Amino acid sequence: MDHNRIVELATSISQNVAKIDSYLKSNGLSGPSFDIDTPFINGFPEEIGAIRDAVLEANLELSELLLGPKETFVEYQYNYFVCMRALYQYKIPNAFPVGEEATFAQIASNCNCSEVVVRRIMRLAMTNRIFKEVRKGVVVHTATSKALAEDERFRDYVDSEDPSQTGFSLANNTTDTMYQIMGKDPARAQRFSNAMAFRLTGPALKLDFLVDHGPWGSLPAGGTVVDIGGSHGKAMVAIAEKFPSLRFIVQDLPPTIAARRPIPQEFEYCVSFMEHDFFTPQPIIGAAVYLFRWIFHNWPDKHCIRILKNLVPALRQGSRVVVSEICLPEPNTIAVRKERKLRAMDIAMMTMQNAQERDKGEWINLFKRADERFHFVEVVQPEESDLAVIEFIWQE
Ligand SMILES: C[S@@+](CC[C@H](N)C(=O)[O-])C[C@H]1O[C@@H](n2cnc3c(N)ncnc32)[C@H](O)[C@@H]1O
Repeated sequence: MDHNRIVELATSISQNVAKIDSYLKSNGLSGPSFDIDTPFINGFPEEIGAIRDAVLEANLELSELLLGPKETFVEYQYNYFVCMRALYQYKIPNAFPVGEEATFAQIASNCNCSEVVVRRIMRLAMTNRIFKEVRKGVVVHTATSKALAEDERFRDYVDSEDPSQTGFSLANNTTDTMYQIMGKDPARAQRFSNAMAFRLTGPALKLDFLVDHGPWGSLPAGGTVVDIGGSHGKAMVAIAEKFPSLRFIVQDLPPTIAARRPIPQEFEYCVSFMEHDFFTPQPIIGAAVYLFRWIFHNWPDKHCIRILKNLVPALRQGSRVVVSEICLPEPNTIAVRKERKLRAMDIAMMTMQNAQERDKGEWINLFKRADERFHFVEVVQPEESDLAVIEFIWQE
């Protein structure tokens, strides 16, 4: 073991933690904790974001150096996902009130499940700070379990599945895709939509990145932006707020359009909704921009190419296609913690749907295979964002 490295990491952690502490103290902010009243989303201000990231990265490396290769490998918590699924299935977070104590027996009886199973599930969850056993057999909520009990979007996120033509369909004993399955079950579609809304609450997925780094400012007044698979229209509303002279059309499948929540009234003049299946020809001809946010990573190449080919007849000289998705980095070029997150997402897409995340070369190749007239413009990768802004222009 390189002794200098662990000392170097520990020193950097100590120095950076001192800076965070001094920032918190001088701004009258309390220190981080797992207490039930802790805000669920970490409210560290942006000015110390880079210092916090440096501590987390050094901390990860230090832990893994001390664990060594084998323990780092087997540390991976495969069963954690089963545990999360069981919490959802048995509604355990809602089986006792926030702020009160309960025994495993009481919780088991409230969720109609065996006490032994409840105890085993909850004790694994506790290793991730979900619930706390204050005395043997007696538990209370923590900040995370409180959010599971109270925030419907978070609860649904735990139980969410992504589009699939393989595992998900198999598990549902059907050859329908996930979206077809959802189309037949409005309650389930709503749960998925809530889960997506929760997923978007993370700072690395803020819509600001798309607003600040997309081509919106260079579009002519009155130019149309079509958000294909745009769900409830949040992206369009965020862009409309800063670029009010543009016109926005949100397209999605009928059940999603039907179940959407109303947008703020002040955007009704410029944001409209329409039913459209992106596997059929695009009905809005010659828009300035067609946006795909978090669409292509749900589909294998073959299907992405079908989606793009259905867009082609609507494109006119200079139309742009903007993709807001992960752009996988070259190996070892970004912090390990972030790279791990992006690559874990890629594997999740593979195992669930035969889909994938893509790197820059794969994005360019995908569009060229759909049609040679798609010309790559650029990838903008905001440092704090998980999603890049990838732009293509149509040239006859
Ligand atoms: C992962 S969500 C992304 C939603 C939105 N673009 C965002 O960034 O929040 C994928 C969206 O694609 C929509 N979708 C799936 N299949 C579709 C299809 N064939 N035609 C149109 N939309 C579809 C889903 O209803 C869902 O809203």
